Amino acid sequence: MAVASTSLASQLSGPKSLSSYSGLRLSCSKLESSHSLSATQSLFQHLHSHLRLSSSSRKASRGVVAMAGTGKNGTKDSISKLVADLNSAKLEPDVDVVVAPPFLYLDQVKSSLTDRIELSGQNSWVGKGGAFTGEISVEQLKDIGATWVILGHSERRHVIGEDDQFIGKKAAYALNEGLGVIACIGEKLEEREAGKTFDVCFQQLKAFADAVPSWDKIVVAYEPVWAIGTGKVASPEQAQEVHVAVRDWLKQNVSAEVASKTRIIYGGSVNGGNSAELAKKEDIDGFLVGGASLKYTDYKSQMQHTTINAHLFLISFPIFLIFLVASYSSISSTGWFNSGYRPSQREAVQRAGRGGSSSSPWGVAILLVLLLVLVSYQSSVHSKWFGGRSD
Ligand SMILES: O=C[C@H](O)COP(=O)(O)O
Repeated sequence: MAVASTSLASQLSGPKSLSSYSGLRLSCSKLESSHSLSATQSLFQHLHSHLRLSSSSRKASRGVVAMAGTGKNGTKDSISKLVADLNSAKLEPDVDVVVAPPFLYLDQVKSSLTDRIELSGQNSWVGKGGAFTGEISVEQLKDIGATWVILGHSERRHVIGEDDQFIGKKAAYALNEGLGVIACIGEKLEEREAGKTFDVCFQQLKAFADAVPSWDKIVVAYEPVWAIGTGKVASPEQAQEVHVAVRDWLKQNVSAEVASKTRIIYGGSVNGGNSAELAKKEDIDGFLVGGASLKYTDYKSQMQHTTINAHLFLISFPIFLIFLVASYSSISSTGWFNSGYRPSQREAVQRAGRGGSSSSPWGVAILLVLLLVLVSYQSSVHSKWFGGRSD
């Protein structure tokens, strides 16, 4: 089974962006043009299409797409736009999609998001709700309609200081209360460089395994810390190597069935461009995507500005030409450039026969305006000049 999860914005300020996706698909299809799609729809389409590239026999039957973003970038307005995009995105039936907005926006998202997409918290308290000021309990997440929670994210581990055992307890509590858990693991750069990647991941995994009652509702998210929000995505080989090791660890330490069924998704600078190669890997069952959606939004916004500017240019340039030609005609007729020059009687007669010196340039200019306006809206030219990105 594969899962798709989306978290709209993380609670922490940081370099990352608004959303994360993950997903898995098994077929291959040519990417459709994303020109008319929103940023979010475009990213989803790319991830879905890329997941279809896999021909793996092991691939989970369902994929996972998760979205998350930074608190400083999430606003009621931006989240409402993202939700609108998600609601109209084409979601493949065999991909689970989960959105994990900052707590502040959970209710807004839940009340406006289609039931097709599930809701996740970005964190939860370790036990039953009570006097833990500033914390969000599992009960509250459930009350608001969330069905998932992300636990063990690198920022919770390395910025807030949560340790493996504390995270394991959180997972156990959330699972016991009926939430699904996106269990994050991953090594820091120095740990990778010291050859400790597997050790670190296994230790974090063991803390989950020691605490949780069941693996039925756990999705493991491998997120190398050095790849999160940095633009340095793990190579497909690097990610696959760890995913295989995680699966082997589960087989050795939990059960062959859990190893086979548990979806292991990758997170860390995933975008529509690099997800294709990652998705081809046998053991990559989906993605946890953070910054990509915001970048696509920025890109879309830039494209809109570029398009508007280009249209303004197309309209204003002919107008400029008209005035230029009119001015030149006027100047010519007043003889500013032709001091001392007097047209012959024959030239004067010919000019009069053409209806005056300015009528022809004006006609040409107006025709030029019409042509350029028409051409700018002609679909093939429009597509060529203003078409969407290819990745
Ligand atoms: O929560 C999101 C993940 O940590 C990945 O973030 P990113 O895609 O911005 O690297």
